[in-house]
Amino acid sequence: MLKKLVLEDGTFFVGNSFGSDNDAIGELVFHTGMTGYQEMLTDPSYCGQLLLLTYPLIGNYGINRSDFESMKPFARALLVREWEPEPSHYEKEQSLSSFLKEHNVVGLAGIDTRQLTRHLRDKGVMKAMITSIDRSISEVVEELLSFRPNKKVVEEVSTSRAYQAPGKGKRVVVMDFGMKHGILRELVKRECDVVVVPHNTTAQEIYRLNPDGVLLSNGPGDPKDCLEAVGTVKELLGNVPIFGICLGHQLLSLACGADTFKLPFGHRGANHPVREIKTGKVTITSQNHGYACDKNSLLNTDLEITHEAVNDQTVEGVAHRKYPAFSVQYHPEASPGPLDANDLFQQFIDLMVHTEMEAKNYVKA
Ligand SMILES: NC(=O)CC[C@H](N)C(=O)O
Repeated sequence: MLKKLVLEDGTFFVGNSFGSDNDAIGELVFHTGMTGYQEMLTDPSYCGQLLLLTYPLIGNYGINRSDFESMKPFARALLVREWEPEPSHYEKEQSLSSFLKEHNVVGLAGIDTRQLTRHLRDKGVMKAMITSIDRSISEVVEELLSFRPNKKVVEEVSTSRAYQAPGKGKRVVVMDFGMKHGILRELVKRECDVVVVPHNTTAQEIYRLNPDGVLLSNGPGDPKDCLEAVGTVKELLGNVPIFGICLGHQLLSLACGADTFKLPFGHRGANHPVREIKTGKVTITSQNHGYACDKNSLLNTDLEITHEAVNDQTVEGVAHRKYPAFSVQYHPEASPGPLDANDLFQQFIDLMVHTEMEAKNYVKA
């Protein structure tokens, strides 16, 4: 079925729908990875967004059992140049279009994804709608201008009750703001005793779980919409080792008095180079974020910049000068993407061990 994509600034494209035939409205963002569409679709950080992929052929290995990053897709729509109706892979369970249909996610193919991406790079990400070709542009633009994305999106994606993935190693409490399963897999691989808790769990409730460390997960939306969580991180800081990933990094930054801002078109891809300030070493990272921590605002805080983006010099990692807490804007769990930064999970474990040893020495002295 022919469908129209209309952007907030009146630009429009006509394409063919696949997946659900419904309309879809949300922020239109682009991802430059060549593979990993299943992980992207099921990453809760995309909740409510329309996801445009720059790689020209999508869906050729279908949907499998192992590449889920949560139980269902969260992106509202997937926009591609071409999709593959007959996928081929030994793990394939279903095609991309039947997966999208089953979960009511809109697919749009046949549009000039290159032109659209360049437009977003020039003008910045904006709201967009996939709708009937019969609707007038001005009417859709009006609807887009009055559309307000859900500010409580973290509440929508977080677990409603705590659950455990038992292990014989360090006890890690994960605050779930829209956690990707890849984070859980990395902790379990390192034998951590993991308890995943809802986004609004208080510091007191977390202490009752006897954590050796707290991991602040990735998640959707503007970090400034999560002020309750920022308050909790403030309370936890200095009492327990903290590791933040993506939204978790932004929440740690806000809790330490820094500011965040919206990037013009975000970082979403599987090959973003990040430089470690101390060593100059560059790692290729997986990224998916629209906001970033403001460099200047860090000057009056106890955070130091540990990593920066090679492409635009924005902040990619911070560490606390006094307390055991650090965070990164990118995704060490990859899923999808390169595993160059995977060692950060070991650094978190080392930090928990070190903090425990210091506490014992302190008690002895
Ligand atoms: N993947 C994430 O955690 C994204 C964080 C935040 N929602 C942003 O877009 O910047």
